[in-house]
Amino acid sequence: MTDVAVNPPPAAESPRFVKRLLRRRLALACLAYLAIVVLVAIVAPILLPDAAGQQAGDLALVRQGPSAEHLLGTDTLGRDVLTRLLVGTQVTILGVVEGLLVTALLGVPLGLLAGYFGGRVDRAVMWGADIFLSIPAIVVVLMVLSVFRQSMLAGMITFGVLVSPALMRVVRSAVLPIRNELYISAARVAGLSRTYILTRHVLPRVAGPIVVQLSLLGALALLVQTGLAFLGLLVEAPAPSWGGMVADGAKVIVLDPWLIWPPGIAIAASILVFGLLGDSVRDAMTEAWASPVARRRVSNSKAGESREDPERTGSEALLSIRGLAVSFRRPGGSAVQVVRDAELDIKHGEVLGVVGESGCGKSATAMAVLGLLPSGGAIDGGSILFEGRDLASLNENELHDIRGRGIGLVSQEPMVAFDPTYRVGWQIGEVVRCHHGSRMSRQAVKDYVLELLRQVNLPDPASVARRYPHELSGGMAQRVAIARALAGEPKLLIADEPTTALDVTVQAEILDLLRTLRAERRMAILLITHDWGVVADICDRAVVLYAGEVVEQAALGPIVAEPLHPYTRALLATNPQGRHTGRFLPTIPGTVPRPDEWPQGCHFRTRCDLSTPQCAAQPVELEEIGDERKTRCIHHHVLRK
Ligand SMILES: Nc1ncnc2c1ncn2[C@@H]1O[C@H](COP(=O)(O)OP(=O)(O)OP(=O)(O)O)[C@@H](O)[C@H]1O
Repeated sequence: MTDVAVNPPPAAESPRFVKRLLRRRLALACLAYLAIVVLVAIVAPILLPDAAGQQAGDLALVRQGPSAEHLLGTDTLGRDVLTRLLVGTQVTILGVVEGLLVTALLGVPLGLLAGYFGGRVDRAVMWGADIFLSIPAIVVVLMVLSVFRQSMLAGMITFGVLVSPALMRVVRSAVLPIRNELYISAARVAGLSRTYILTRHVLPRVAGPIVVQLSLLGALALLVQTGLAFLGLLVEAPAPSWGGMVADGAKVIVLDPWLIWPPGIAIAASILVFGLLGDSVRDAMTEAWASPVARRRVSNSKAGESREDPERTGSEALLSIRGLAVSFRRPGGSAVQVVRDAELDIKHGEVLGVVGESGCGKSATAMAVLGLLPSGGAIDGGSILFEGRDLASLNENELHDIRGRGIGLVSQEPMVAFDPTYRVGWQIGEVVRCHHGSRMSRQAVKDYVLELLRQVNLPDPASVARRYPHELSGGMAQRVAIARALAGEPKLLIADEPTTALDVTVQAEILDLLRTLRAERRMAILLITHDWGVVADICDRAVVLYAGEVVEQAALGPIVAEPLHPYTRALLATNPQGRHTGRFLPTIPGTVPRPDEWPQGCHFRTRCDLSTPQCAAQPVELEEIGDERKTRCIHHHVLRK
C-alpha cells in the first residue's frame, strides 16, 4: 500500500531542516569543529589518563616553546601543553553541557506554558523571570561556590538556573503568535490534548529560536565557565581545564606570552563557533518559513460505519442556546458585550444557517459554543445545551471531550488550520488516534485516513495524504479540513464561512459535499455565512443576527418568502442572486454599530424605515410568532404580506 505519511518522525520538518542546515558550509564547518571537540572530550582522558592528576612534568623543561616533542610546548611545571589542552576539553565541555541542560529544562517548558496559556500563568512566570534577572548572577554563583567548593556541577547548575529566564522569554515570545494561529484552535477543536498540542505542534515551531538561543548561551556558558576556572573556583589542581590553563599562562604572561595562546585560541574559537552555528540555524529556519506558504471504541472506528443512532433523542434539539451573552475585555479593562440574549436550536441532521453582516457576532457565538473565545472573551450568561449538557458551565477538560467528537469545526481559511510542518495525512491521523485510541493499529489509522479523504471526494487520497498544506489548492484544503473534522465523527459540524475564500465552482462542490455528509452521517451543520445563496442552497432553517442579537429565526421557505424583521428583509433585498443585471443593487444605509455604540431599544432602529419612538423605549425581546418562528421586531405585523 502507498505510504500515507501517517507516521512521520515527531517533526516531519526535521530531515528537510537538517538538509538545509548541512547545505551551509559555515554550519558544516561549525558542526565538524564541535564534533571534533566532543570526540576529544571523550577520547583524550582515556588515551592520556595521567594528565589529569599530573602535579608536575619534567622540571628541567619548564616553559619550553613548541617543539617536535612538545608540539605546543610545556607549561610552568614542565607538563605538555597539548596533552593538558586535550584532556582539559572534557571538563570544559561538560560544564557547558550541564549549564545548557539546566537552562533548557527550565526555560523551554516555562516559556511554552507562559506563551500558550497566557493570563495568570504568563504573569506568574514572567514575574519569577524578572526576579531572577534582577539578581546579580555572578554574586550568586560565587556564593554557591563558597558552599560547594570547586564543584563544576554546582557552578554550572546555578548558571543554568540564572540564565534560564533569558531562554524562557525567547520561547514565550515565539509561542505567543503561534497560539493564536488557526491550526492550534483547529487542533483543540479536533480534541487533541493541550500537552499533545504543545509538544507536537508548538514545540517544533519554536525549535529554531531555541537552538539559536542555546548556541548563544553556550558561548556565554563557556565564557563564564572558563572565567570561573580562571579564578580557580571550578576545577581542582592539577586537573587541567581551558580556563585554568589561561590562569597559569596569565601568571607568566610577561616572561612567556605563548602559554596563554593555546587555551585562549581554543576558547575564542569555541565561542565563535557557538555564535556562528546559532546564525546558521536561524538562517536555515528562516529559509524554511520563507518557502510557500478518541476514546470511542476501536470497534466503532471503521470509516463509513454508522454513528450512534441520533434517533434516541427524537426531534429534540442537539444544540440549544438560550440567553447567551458574550463580552470582550477592552485594553482599559472594561468589558463590552458583543452578543446579547442569543437564542437558537439545531436538531440532529439539520442544517442551520446563521446569517448577518460582518461584526454581528456570528463567530463569537460559534466560538462560545466551542469554548474557544479569543483571549479577553467571556461568556457572561445564558446556556448552551449540547445533548443536554450545558457547555457554558463546563471546564476546559470537559470541553476537550466534546470538541472533535461532539462538535467539529471547519473554518473559512482551511490552509491556516493546518500545521505547515506536517503532512496532511499525518495531521488527520493524529486526530483519528486521539479519538479512536492508541489501540488502533498503524495500518488501521492509515486506512481510516484514506477513507476519510475518499469520503470528501478527493481523487487519489494517498497522494493528498502525503502533501504538506501549502501543496493543496484552496478547494482541496477545505476538503481535507472537512475530512479532519469528520475524524472524530462529530454530531454537529460548525462551518464558519467554509466557502468564502473559494471560487464559485469549488464553492458549489463544497456545499454538495456538506449536503452529502449530512445525509450520510445525519450530522447537524451550523453554517455561518453572509450569503443567502448558500443558505438557500443547503439550509433547513436560518437565524439572522444583527448587532449581537438574534433578530429572526424561521424555516428557510417562510423566512425567504416573508421576512418578518426589517433587517432580514433588507439583507434579502441586497442579495445579488436572482437580481436583474443593469439594475442597481439596493444597500442597507449606514453600518452595523460597534458593540459599545448599540442604540437603546432595537439595535436596528437607526437603519430601519419602520422605526418609531416605541422602538427606542426598551430592549426588544425575541417574540414567538408561531410555527417555530421568532422575530425581534415590534412592527412585524406590518411586514406580513
Ligand atoms: N478578540 C476580540 N476582541 C475584542 N472584540 C472582538 C474580538 N473578536 C470579535 N470582537 C468583536 O465582537 C463583535 C462580533 O464579532 P464576530 O467576529 O463574532 O462577528 P461576525 O459576525 O462573525 O463577523 P465576520 O463575518 O466579520 O466574521 C465585533 O464587534 C468584533 O469587533
